[in-house]
Amino acid sequence: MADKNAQKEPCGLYLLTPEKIDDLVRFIDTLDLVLATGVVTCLQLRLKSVDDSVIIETAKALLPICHKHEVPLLLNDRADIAAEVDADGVHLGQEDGDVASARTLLGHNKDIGVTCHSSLHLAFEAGEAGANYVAFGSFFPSVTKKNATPADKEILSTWDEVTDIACVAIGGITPDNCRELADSGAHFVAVSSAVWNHKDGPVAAVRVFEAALA
Ligand SMILES: Cc1ncc(COP(=O)(O)OP(=O)(O)O)c(N)n1
Ligand SMILES: Cc1nc(C(=O)O)sc1CCOP(=O)(O)O
Ligand SMILES: [Mg+2]
Repeated sequence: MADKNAQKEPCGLYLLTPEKIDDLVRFIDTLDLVLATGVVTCLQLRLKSVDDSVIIETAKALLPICHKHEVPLLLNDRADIAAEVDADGVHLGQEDGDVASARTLLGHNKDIGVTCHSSLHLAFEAGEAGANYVAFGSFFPSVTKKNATPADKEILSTWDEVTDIACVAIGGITPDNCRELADSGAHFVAVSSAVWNHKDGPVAAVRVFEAALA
C-alpha cells in the first residue's frame, strides 16, 4: 500500500474576508475574480463589530458568488445566522458556542470548524463533538489578530498522524511561509491579510499562494 502522504490532496487555500467591507458591490466584483481563479477552496465571512443585519445582508450577497464558483461559504462566530441564511457552515472559536448546538441549528450536511489554538486536547474534544475540521494557530505574527496564541507547526504533524479530521493552519500565513505548514500536515491554510493587502492585489495574491502550495 502506498504511503498515505502519496495520496494526500494538496493543501487548500481557506480565505477569510476582511473584518469590515465598506463597499459591498466593489467587494463582490473583486471576490468574483478571486474565486474565478479556482484557487480558493473555502471562504469565511469574518465581519467584526457590525450589526447582525450587515452580516445577514453580506452573507446573502456573497452566497451566490461563492456557489457560482463551487466554493463553500462559512460564517464566523454565528451558527444562528449561518442557519438563517443557509450558509455552508460556521467557524466557532472557544467562546462562540458549542459544536452540538451549532449542529442542531445547521444539520448534518453543513461544516463546523473549531478554533483549537495550540491544544491537541481542544482538538480531540472538538472532533469528538462532531467538528468537521479543527484550526490551529497562530503560526506566525498576525496583523489581523495581534494577540493570538502562538502555535508550533509540530502540532500539525501530530494531528495528521493520529486522526482523519481535517486541520486548518492560521495566523500570519504568507506565500513565503505556507509551504512549511502544508509539509507539516495542514490540510488548509487560512489567510486574510496576505491576500487582501497584497501589493499586486488579491487575484495576484491567490495565484502566488497557488504556486507556493503546488
Ligand atoms: C479557520 C479559522 N481558524 C481560527 C479562527 C479564529 O476564530 P476565533 O478564535 O473565534 O477568533 P475570531 O476569528 O472570531 O476573531 C477563524 N476565524 N478561522
Ligand atoms: C482570525 C485569526 N485567528 C487566529 C488564531 O490564531 O486563532 S490568527 C487569525 C488572523 C488570520 O489573519 P491573517 O492571515 O491576516 O494573519
Ligand atoms: Mg470567533
